[in-house]
This record gives sequence, structure tokens and C-alpha cells, in this order.
Amino acid sequence: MRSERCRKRPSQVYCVLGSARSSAIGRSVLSIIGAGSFAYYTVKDRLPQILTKVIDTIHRNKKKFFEEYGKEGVEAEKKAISIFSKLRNEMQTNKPILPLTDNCQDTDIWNQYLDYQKTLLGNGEDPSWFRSPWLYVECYLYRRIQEGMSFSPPISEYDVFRDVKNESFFQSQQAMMALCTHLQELKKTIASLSKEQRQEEFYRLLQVSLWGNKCDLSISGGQDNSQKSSILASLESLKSFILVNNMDSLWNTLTKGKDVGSENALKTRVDIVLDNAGFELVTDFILADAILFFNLATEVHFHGKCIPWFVSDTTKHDFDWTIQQFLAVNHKWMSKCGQTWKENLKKGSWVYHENLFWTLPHEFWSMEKIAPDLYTELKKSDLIFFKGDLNYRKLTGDRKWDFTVPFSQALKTFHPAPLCSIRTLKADIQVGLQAGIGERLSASDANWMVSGKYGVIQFS
Ligand SMILES: O=P(O)(O)OC[C@H]1O[C@](O)(CO)[C@@H](O)[C@@H]1O
Ligand SMILES: [Mn+2]
Repeated sequence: MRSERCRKRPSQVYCVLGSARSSAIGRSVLSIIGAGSFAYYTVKDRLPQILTKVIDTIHRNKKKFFEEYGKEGVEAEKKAISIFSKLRNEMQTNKPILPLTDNCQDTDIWNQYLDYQKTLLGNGEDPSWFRSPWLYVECYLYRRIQEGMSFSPPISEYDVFRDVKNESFFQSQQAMMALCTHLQELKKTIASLSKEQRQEEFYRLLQVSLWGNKCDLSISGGQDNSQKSSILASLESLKSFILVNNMDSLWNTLTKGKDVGSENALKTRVDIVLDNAGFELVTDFILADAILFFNLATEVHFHGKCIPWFVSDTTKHDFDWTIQQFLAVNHKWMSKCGQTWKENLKKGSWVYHENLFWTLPHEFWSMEKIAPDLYTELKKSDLIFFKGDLNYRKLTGDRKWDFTVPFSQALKTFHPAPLCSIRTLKADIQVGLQAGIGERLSASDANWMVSGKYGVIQFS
């Protein structure tokens, strides 16, 4: 039985297989083997914890399913719980990774990727939960959750992370209000701002968007991780935690050949590959709003996920829901923001895109082969922001690069347009550092790569 989510997807071009094989050559991939690594801890503790929360959420919604679908809804609840309990057991007992059976648009790509993983292991051995690349297994879990829901009609369309995403949104409302107020005040004074002041404001909002990335619900195992207070006041003190800060390159890219402040901006397109819904998404909206308002671009294109992903990642529903919340809230500046954002979408100066590639396990350097339509779309951009940790892992192939390897080298062949990662560090991978920095941090703080305390605004 195929779920709506599977069926209604726009048809997209995918080439199964392709050059993924050669991409594995070179640096070794972060693997789960070896107790003590962050990858091992993720699969041993964090992912089962997330799955347990999924089971609890489905159970908590039993009444709602009954009200919506009657007895069938309750049957579906039971079925989903049984599927996910079995899945948790597979994971915890290190069973082989199973092929998908749900017949969606990306099912074959996933299954061929599994075959490919098998060839990498050799000796006819099957990849298992603890004997596979970390990035692959973690992505696979979310795809299995999607499959489990598709086998549980009529509740298949239910987003098992919606409750926790919405809760986290409401927890950070104060911080959102502060941001919206700041933006509206900025808009009032814009005419009197010099080029340098505009630049300073742009930098401020970039940093807000960076620290917004602390708030993901995957690192916290699904526990509340929202931004409670205004982030603006903390920016100065957080500056020293930005390990790579290429904000000048971003400003130069967006202002090159332009008279900043003039109304007649040349057609310029910025893309934001979104990460988490909730506070982070709002920081991205604020940044996107300011980019248009400062005439740094004429269009902002957002890219979201087709299925619930890494707990808090933004889907189309989250995107629309967030704007709806802003429109409905009883706060002058929040609703003003909501109106502007709704109009932007209507006018086409904001555009939302979906593509299945974002919920595949592939490194971005295989995008051109696997999802050529998406690669072509991104080539139209003047600057692409990649938000968050998972995007960074996919940009750099989740490889054990030396800290000083240039970012553009770690991207291998992925160069659709000038791009920038805005990411707090939550996985043990980092490139493009000045010599000695990585070693110094490792000596003073064993968790510096996974705590979310450090960040990068890294341009290529
Ligand atoms: O929302 P983000 O920033 O992509 O982070 C996702 C999380 O998933 C991971 O990539 C793996 O669990 C972490 O490194 C990170 O905490
Ligand atoms: Mn995320």
C-alpha cells in the first residue's frame, strides 16, 4: 500500500547508481564501529530514544486517530506501533539493513544504495545497523519510519514529529517576538542607514541564523531544545565560538556591482537549503526577509524535506504552518512579519521547493548524477546557504578530513554556485580551519565537535 506522500510527489529525475562508487574512494567515511565514538553513541542510544518517542507519540494520539478514522484509526495505531517496536529491535540487536518494500519514487534508489554498501563490505557480508556508514544508517532510520507510516493507513500522512516540532515552536515564541520586533524597527530606520550599517545588520542576522541551528531536536534525542531568550543580546559573546567566519565573502558576493540601498537591484537569487523548523526556521525567514529588504537579492528560494526527517527538519507543512502561526498570533510585529512572508510567496519573491534528493543518504557530490534536475536548479542561484549539521556532513561526504583541508576541496565536484554552510558543530567533522586550531580545541574540550557550542559561516 502506497501512502499519499509517496504518490503525490512531483515527478523528479533520478538516476539510480551512477558515480557513487568512485565517491567512496579517498578519505574514509565516519563509521559506527568502535564504542566511544559519537556515531556509535548515536546508533546505540540516541536513535532508539528517538524511536521510543515516536512510539509514545503515536500511542498518545490514539484518541485523535479514533475520532478521525474510527476503528480503522485504532488498528493503524496498533500496526504502526508494532512496526516501530520491531524496527527498534532490529536496530538494537544489530540486524542486517533490510531493503525497502514500499514502492515509492525513491525506493529503488535506496535499495541500490544498500546493494552498493554491500559491495563496499565485500565477502558477501550484509550491512547491519552497527556495521555501516553512520550517515547512511541515520538517514535510513528516518526513511524506515516513513515506510512504517506508509504501511499504516489511514494514518500514513501523520507526521510523527509534528507534536514535538510544534511544541518547540511555542517554547521559543519570546525569542521570535524579539527578532520580529528587531526586524521591524530596522525597517523603519533603513533609509538612514549607511552601507556599513546595513552590512553590520546583515552580519547580525547571519549570526542569528547560525545560532538558530543549535535548536535541533535530533541532537537532543527529541527533548525540548528551544531558544527561550532573545539571541540578539548574546551575539557579541558568541562571536569567539565561530571557527570560520566568511561573512565578508557573503557580503561581497551579494553586493558586487550593486549600489547597495538602491531600489533597482539586479535580478539576484539566493537559495536557502533549510534545516530545522521552529526557532531556526524563523531565523531563516528573518534573514531571507532582510536579504530582500536590503536589496541584496530579488528572490529567495527555500528547499525543504519531502518527508519527516531528523526529527525537526522543515517540511512543506511546517513551512506553511509557521507562517500561519505568525499571521494568527496576537503580536503586532510577528503578524506583520507573517503578512510580509505570505505576500512574498504570493508575489514569487519567495519560492518553496521540494526534492527527494534531500532525504536520500547520498553525499552532495553525487547530486549532479542522482538528481540532475535539482543540480540544474541550484546552478541558477547566486548564493546558496546550506543550513545545519546534516547538510555539512553531506557537503563534505561525512569523511574524516584533516581540519585544514580547504572547504572547496572537501566538496569535491559539488560546485553548483557560490555556497555557504551555516552550521553549529554536532558531528565530528570539520574542514577549513587555520592550522593548529582543531588540535588546540581537541586538547581543551573533548566535545567541541558535537556539542553545538561552536559554529561556522563557511563560504566556498
Ligand atoms: O539539524 P542538524 O543541524 O542538521 O543536526 C542534525 C543532527 O543529526 C546529526 O547530523 C547526527 O545525529 C548530528 O550531527 C546533528 O545533531
Ligand atoms: Mn535538522
